[in-house]
Amino acid sequence: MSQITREKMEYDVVIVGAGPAGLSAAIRLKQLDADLSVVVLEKGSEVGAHILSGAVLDPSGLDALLPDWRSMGAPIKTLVQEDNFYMLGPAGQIRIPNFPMPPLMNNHGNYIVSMANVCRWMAGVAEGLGVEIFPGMSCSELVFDGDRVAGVVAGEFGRDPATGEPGAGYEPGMELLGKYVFLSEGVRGSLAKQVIDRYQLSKGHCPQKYGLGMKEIWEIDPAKHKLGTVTHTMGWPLGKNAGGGSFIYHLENNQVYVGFVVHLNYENPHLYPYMEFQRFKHHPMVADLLAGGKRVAYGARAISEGGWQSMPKMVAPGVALLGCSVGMVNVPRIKGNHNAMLSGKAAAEAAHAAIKAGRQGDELAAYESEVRGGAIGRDLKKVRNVKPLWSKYGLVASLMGGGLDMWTNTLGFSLFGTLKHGKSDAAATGLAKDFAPIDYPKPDGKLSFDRLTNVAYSFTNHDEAQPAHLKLKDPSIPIAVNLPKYAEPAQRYCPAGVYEVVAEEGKDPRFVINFQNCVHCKTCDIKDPSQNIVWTTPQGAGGPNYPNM
Ligand SMILES: Cc1cc2nc3c(=O)[nH]c(=O)nc-3n(C[C@H](O)[C@H](O)[C@H](O)COP(=O)(O)OP(=O)(O)OC[C@H]3O[C@@H](n4cnc5c(N)ncnc54)[C@H](O)[C@@H]3O)c2cc1C
Ligand code: SF4
Repeated sequence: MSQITREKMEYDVVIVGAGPAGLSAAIRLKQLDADLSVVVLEKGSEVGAHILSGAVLDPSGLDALLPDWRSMGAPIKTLVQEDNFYMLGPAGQIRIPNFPMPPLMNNHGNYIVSMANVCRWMAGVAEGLGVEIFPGMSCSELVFDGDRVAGVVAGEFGRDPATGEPGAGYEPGMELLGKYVFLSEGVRGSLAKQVIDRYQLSKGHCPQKYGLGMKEIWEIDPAKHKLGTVTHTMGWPLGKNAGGGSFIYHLENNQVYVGFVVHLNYENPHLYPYMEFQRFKHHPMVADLLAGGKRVAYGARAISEGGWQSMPKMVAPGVALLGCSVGMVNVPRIKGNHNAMLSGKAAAEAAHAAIKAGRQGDELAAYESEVRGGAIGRDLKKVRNVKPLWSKYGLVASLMGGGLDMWTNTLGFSLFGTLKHGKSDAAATGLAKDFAPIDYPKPDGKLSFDRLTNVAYSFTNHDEAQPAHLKLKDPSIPIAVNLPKYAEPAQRYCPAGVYEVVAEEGKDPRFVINFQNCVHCKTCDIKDPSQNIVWTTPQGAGGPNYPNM
């Protein structure tokens, strides 16, 4: 490969990813010292284009960062009015009363928001403070200076689709160098993954665990819309096939967010998470709510679920991992945005103190101490046993044992100590021969939709004149190994229908990657049982174009 020369730009802090973690870090740095130079690089076509969250927002992160946010025009208006929790069976549901739930599960004082819109607003606040924000800039490589991370390469365009080498009209992009680099790429960050591997940051911690979250926005009959209502369900249709559940949030303009999460440690490789989501909408309670409405957007994103036990070391020379690049979701609450914001604030404070003291390129140990010992650590530690109990003993045991443990943790002790997570989600996948295939009903086109029709509502787009950003370490594995052993589950776990096994008569089956459809959820990088798929950044601005996700 030819040597590539790039222009360099130097900053005090380079931030990768304009999610709540990265934007909070940028805002806090400028609050502390307006003279610091701070740049935020975002792969989406605009800030918010790749943001997919629930979202019920616990405002504690924003309160700490911008105490006056209520008078600053934030798109955070809908207070939660009603909290419902149901256990579903195929034809009915049982309401679980709120009183046995520990107080931390209560949504009182929380808001139903579009995090994409909250991020757009936060970007405006950051720019007002002098932060430079560049959307459409995929950060594709780390830049090292000796053993320290010194920056990133962003904005490379025009590699040849066939060879991967610089093609006609090639733009090498730039090296953006910083005294410190913050990786706030969200769950399964592609650069964060390299940093975790290179510096062995996961050593001594449990493997990270994940779920796949799929979400649709519906406009529904105003007579059925109840602004501020939050509903969560468990049980049907997943049953014993996988852990997970749904959320339904009533936001402004007669819209509802309908979402479904499937824990990615499922064993049956025949499971089809997207079809479980579609089937869920046919439950009478959900079908009645959506009847006569229309789906206006669709998307998917993995969610980190390992919590306290799975947080890797989060600093290495010159670099810090923020938010869900570490994995800061409180799983029973399905909330990570507040912790992402708090982590951005903590990283900014540590970097500011270091730069003021004349340091650069070292480990920001103060940031890690604050995350583990401060509000984020307290939030995650209390709920650390819920996910391992669920994985080991199933839903009912986790509700009872995990619920009791959350209560006792509120009082300062745990019944179980710290339970460990088992295998990685990839390693949890069982052999196809040991499980029965699952028969999914055909989507009806009214409540449920086939995958490709829905993907059109993610508004995803990738220029075809580039190499596929989904790389196979060994191109033979999908057909030679994954197909016979696991019935090649990529065909089913990808919520955008990117992977196909094409079997034409008289020919050997082929593995096809329709990378143009990818919605950047990262599930393939997580769940491929052979760990053969590597998600890399496509050219900037490629990917979904989410509206108010
Ligand atoms: C279905 C679902 C429901 C959820 N519900 C809730 C909820 O109700 N409440 C709650 O609090 N939390 C919820 N969460 C969790 C919450 O969304 C995350 O905790 C939060 O998004 C983490 O913020 P972040 O800033 O770390 O990452 P993200 O929000 O993922 O932002 C990362 C940003 O970095 C960009 N990026 C990534 N890699 C690169 C790169 N190499 N170059 C340039 N840009 C890059 C991405 O495009 C993205 O814009 C939910 C998550 C999911 C998936
Ligand atoms: S190709 Fe991978 S990252 Fe893209 S949508 Fe499919 S599973 Fe998600």
